[in-house]
Amino acid sequence: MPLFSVPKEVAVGTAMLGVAFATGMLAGKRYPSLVFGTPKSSKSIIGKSSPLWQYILDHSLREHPILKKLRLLTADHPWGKMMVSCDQAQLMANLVKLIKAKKVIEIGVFTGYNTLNMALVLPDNGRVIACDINEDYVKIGKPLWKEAGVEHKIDLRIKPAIQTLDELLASGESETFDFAFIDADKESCNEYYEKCLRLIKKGGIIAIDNVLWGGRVLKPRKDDLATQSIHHLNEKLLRDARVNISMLPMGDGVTLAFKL
Ligand SMILES: C[S@@+](CC[C@H](N)C(=O)[O-])C[C@H]1O[C@@H](n2cnc3c(N)ncnc32)[C@H](O)[C@@H]1O
Repeated sequence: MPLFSVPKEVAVGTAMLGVAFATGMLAGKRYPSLVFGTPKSSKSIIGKSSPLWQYILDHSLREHPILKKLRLLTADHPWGKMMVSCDQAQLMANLVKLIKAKKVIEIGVFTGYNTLNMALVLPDNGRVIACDINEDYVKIGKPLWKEAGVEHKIDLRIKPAIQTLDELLASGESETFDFAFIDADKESCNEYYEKCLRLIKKGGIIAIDNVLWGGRVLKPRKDDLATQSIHHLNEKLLRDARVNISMLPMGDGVTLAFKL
């Protein structure tokens, strides 16, 4: 089981109450500015039942057939909503290509949708360090990594991600990575960010998922450590002179931090 103190399903299921706060939130306003439908069971700000969501996919999604196969397979899993949204994954693949990344980190693999997504666009000698604690989830996607012919680019580390990041730092891999995706237990997101920032080169990118956490960041409860942790990182990133940032209302909110 994932180590979320608030299961993503719950956070997402109760998330938007039919309202996308996107523009208003980004502008620091307290009113909803865009209404896109009722994303009851969606992890996306634009509800997956919304015709706009379908329109976006119909007009932008270019998904490798094996990636699609893994997405459909994962969707049937009881925790399927933990999977990254496919439009967000495509953005990350485009960024990985744009910066000609060779070494990337995925913190939180689940069934490996985004791990496969990134491996597909890396050069043949590229490497994804894929971190998770739950091998049962990963086993679902692993055969498809092989089927897609990219298994050799994926270095799976089944142990707490902090430990893997510390090992990479200890083995002299600081400033050698191009891209990192942080998508595991939210209580550790600041630690993941700090360690990734050391591992990433200047010009590299860190993508942090769930930065809106189903809207809970608007009013973090004191006893809700996951939301507190995300909110503190969001506040810190706003003033972090080591990076430029963009916070995107995509999926459950993703911040891109560009290392200076
Ligand atoms: C939201 S899912 C990741 C989704 C994935 N990025 C994708 O593309 O679909 C979160 C994952 O983080 C893993 N996780 C939770 N705590 C962890 C930890 N301390 N270290 C490594 N992985 C962890 C869970 O087992 C789960 O598979």
